[in-house]
Amino acid sequence: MKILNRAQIYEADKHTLAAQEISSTDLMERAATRIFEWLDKRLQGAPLNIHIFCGIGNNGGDGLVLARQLVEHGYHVEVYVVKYSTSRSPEFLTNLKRLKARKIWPEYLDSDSPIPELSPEDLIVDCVFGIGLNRPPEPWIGLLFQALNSSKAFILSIDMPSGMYMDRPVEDSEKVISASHVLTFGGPKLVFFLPQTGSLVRQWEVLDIGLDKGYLQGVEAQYTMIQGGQLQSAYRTRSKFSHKGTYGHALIVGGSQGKIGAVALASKAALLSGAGLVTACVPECGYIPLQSLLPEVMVQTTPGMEQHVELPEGAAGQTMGIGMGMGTGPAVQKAFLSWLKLQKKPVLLDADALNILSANPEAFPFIPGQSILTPHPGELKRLLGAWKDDFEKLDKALEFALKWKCILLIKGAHTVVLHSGKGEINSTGNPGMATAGSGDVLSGIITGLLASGYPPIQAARLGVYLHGRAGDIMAKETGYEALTASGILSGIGAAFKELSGEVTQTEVQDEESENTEVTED
Ligand SMILES: NC(=O)C1=CN([C@@H]2O[C@H](COP(=O)(O)OP(=O)(O)OC[C@H]3O[C@@H](n4cnc5c(N)ncnc54)[C@H](OP(=O)(O)O)[C@@H]3O)[C@@H](O)[C@H]2O)[C@@H](O)CC1
Ligand SMILES: Nc1ncnc2c1ncn2[C@@H]1O[C@H](COP(=O)(O)OP(=O)(O)O)[C@@H](O)[C@H]1O
Ligand SMILES: [K+]
Repeated sequence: MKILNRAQIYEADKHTLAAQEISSTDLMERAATRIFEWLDKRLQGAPLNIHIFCGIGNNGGDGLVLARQLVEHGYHVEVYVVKYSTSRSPEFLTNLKRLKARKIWPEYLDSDSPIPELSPEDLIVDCVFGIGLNRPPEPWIGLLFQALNSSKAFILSIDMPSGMYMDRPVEDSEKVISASHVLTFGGPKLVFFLPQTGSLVRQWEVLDIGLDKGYLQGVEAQYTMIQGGQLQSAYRTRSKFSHKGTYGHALIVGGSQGKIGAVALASKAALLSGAGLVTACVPECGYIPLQSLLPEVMVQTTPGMEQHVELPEGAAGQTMGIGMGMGTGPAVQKAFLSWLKLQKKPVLLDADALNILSANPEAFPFIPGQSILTPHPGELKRLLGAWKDDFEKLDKALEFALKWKCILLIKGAHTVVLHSGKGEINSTGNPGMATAGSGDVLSGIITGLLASGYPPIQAARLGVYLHGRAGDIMAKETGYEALTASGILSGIGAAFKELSGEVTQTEVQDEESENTEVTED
């Protein structure tokens, strides 16, 4: 699914009007009718109080049409017009006339108006600002939003939670509508996935308002979503006459005294992701535990009891994932920097490999092209330097990935895979995955996929998707708190089966809609 920017959504609007020979008011009527149908299906005529707060632009216009349709169907509706400006849009004015023609009289709110009385059982529909917000709302509007939030009523935001920009961070998150549910048009908005703004959107859903398909298919979006349907074509089936050599050899390098588990998790994940052979390379202290833990994995040691003092160059047929639990002592730093210079093909760099890189930026040019870097937020900050907000973080990460021709992940609730100036946002995963070793499992999955022949970008996008699905599948059994990295390993098989189509298409779609719509529990 594409994530369009503001200009592209307005453009989709224009193309729709031209291609379908309809007016902007017709499109507004259609959009609001979809909202009405969505609400009516859920409310079934329930006699609750519905408070619709409208702005004076087209988001407000949507609210006026919705009010008219709800009243016509017998709902109890109060309409408020939040007068933040005098330049009302033509479509707003047309629908205000239509509303008044039906003897529905809105209450006008300005800076002196008292806050309307609201009860937690009421339904608030938020149509104050949509994608048109372009500057901070006046303080009285912020106070109104705060009052709506503290009413504890269910808030349905139309298109955007009012007060949230499409393309920049908010100044004060208390002065933004905290939406219970957002019905959005033209695809999800980037801000729904970013930590600072996504936390204000509990659930979102795209309403199909019949925007021009030609435009939507042709438009190039900088951000897209990673979803199972799109990945099924990338999945490679295993052929009957294949053998373990067909699926490559993953070499997982890392570990230090007390952190051998990181290599164990990554090695097992690589194996479970289809690599034909897996070797774990650890300092001496890791030999016995790994041999006892993972009978399928070969174990290689390097000199050094507690930390690596040398690193394996890697044989031609091996694909390397390096850094988990490795430590950053002077000997391992030196070994890593010499090792990096010898690498010619893409590698996966995680954890301490990234910490060493960050401390030695002169080594960036040696990162082999198409390598995959998987920092967590702390490691990312060391790599890129501090950022002031989520947008600057994305820009810095995009620039880094472009400059060093690598694939950089921003891990989190919605992991972003950045490469070639673009970002792909993952749709799977849950808060139970915020647990020790979860990232080691991800690195192992991606290295396993790389080893078995997936091109780097596919290995990265497939890896984050499968990792999240494995976590989602297992969380159904364990709940969030008891989900562990080993638990995520246990879900990898089911995640692959689902992707490969061994479960019915409908089941996969069910899982996906659950995950794309719900951004926070
Ligand atoms: N194709 C689609 O997806 C469809 C979209 N539709 C709907 O249209 C909505 C977009 O409507 P919109 O362009 O009129 O913008 P909206 O958000 O109502 O804001 C109104 C105006 O407020 C102003 N303004 C901005 N910031 C301000 C501030 N802080 N304080 C005071 N004023 C401020 C600014 O005007 P300015 O003052 O800058 O000239 C802005 O233009 C969209 O979200 C969706 O609900 C559907 O109807 C049909 C199909
Ligand atoms: N709230 C969350 N929702 C979904 N996934 C999450 C969440 N928190 C963390 N994750 C995922 O868990 C992994 C954590 O990685 P990382 O912090 O490197 O773990 P570790 O260093 O313990 O192995 C990442 O893949 C991240 O996307
Ligand atoms: K809104």
